[in-house]
Amino acid sequence: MIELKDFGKDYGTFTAVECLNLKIEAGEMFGFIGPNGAGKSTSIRYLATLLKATRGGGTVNGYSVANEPMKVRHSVGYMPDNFGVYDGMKVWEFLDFFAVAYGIPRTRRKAVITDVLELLDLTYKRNDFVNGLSRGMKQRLCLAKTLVHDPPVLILDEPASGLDPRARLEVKALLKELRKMGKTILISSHILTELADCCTSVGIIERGQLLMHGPIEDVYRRIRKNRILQIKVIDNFDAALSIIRSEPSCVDVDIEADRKMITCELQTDDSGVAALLNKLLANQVQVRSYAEKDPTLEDVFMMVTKGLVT
Ligand SMILES: Nc1ncnc2c1ncn2[C@@H]1O[C@H](COP(=O)(O)OP(=O)(O)OP(=O)(O)O)[C@@H](O)[C@H]1O
Repeated sequence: MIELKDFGKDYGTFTAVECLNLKIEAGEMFGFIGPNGAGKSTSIRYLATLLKATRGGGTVNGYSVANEPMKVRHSVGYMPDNFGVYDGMKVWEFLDFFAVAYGIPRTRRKAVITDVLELLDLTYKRNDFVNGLSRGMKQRLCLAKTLVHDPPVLILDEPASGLDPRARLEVKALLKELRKMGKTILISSHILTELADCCTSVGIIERGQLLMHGPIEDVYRRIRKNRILQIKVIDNFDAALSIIRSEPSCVDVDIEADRKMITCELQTDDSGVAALLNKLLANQVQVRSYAEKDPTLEDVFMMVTKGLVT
């Protein structure tokens, strides 16, 4: 449904994306994850036909981005990371403008606008001026305008950025709804936890290179060998720290000395974890609590970018 083959983009002498290969099947919600400047928007803007590739190319809904851009545009609802809304325009007029641009006949426009306003819970704002809407509402309106031509593919560049936690949850619920409606969704974010429970697959990109890509369960399976333990001790904090640091399977340690808490990442199995706990006890470290943290997408990203998972 969405494919990039050896896609690369240079801005002058600067390579923003080296060589990206990506395949997103129909019906998936794909999380495109990476830090600022990783190359997410560049790849997304290419798929939305707004940029030319320097190398390689891609297809959306079976159409070549380079050779069939109009067909791609009709297949895609694109939400940019920064979008403007026009002054002096009412909510319904804003949507009508895009409906006209997409060639939706006059006889159907009113019904289409009514439907998307209802879906986005904006019906009560229909006659309000766009520039008077809150940021969350503007974001929802922008999402609404990506839907007026009922595209099978949605490409959303950080749709929840700048929103408060409640508005983020609303956007997430909406994305799940859109997926149920059969849309294929590519959504970018650098806030990984935002995507964890709604994406079916993820791709982790850094400095224009895809570090990991696959169904979310596969990504979790690949990192399962990395165990994250939170160990809280009553005393002998320094001894505990030195035991943990000298553990060969330990690849990362983080401390909160005031709370006597050590968070460590081990590349080991159950018996390795048990052996470490036994070693602490044998060295008179009184362990107050021990918990194993399920890796969040945040952790996955840190592991992948540190080269701990391949
Ligand atoms: N028009 C441009 N001219 C020159 N360099 C650019 C241009 N657009 C992007 N870049 C550079 O390309 C790199 C990738 O940028 P891009 O916007 O694709 O990253 P991103 O992953 O979307 O980041 P963010 O999360 O901050 O939006 C960055 O180093 C950026 O400065």
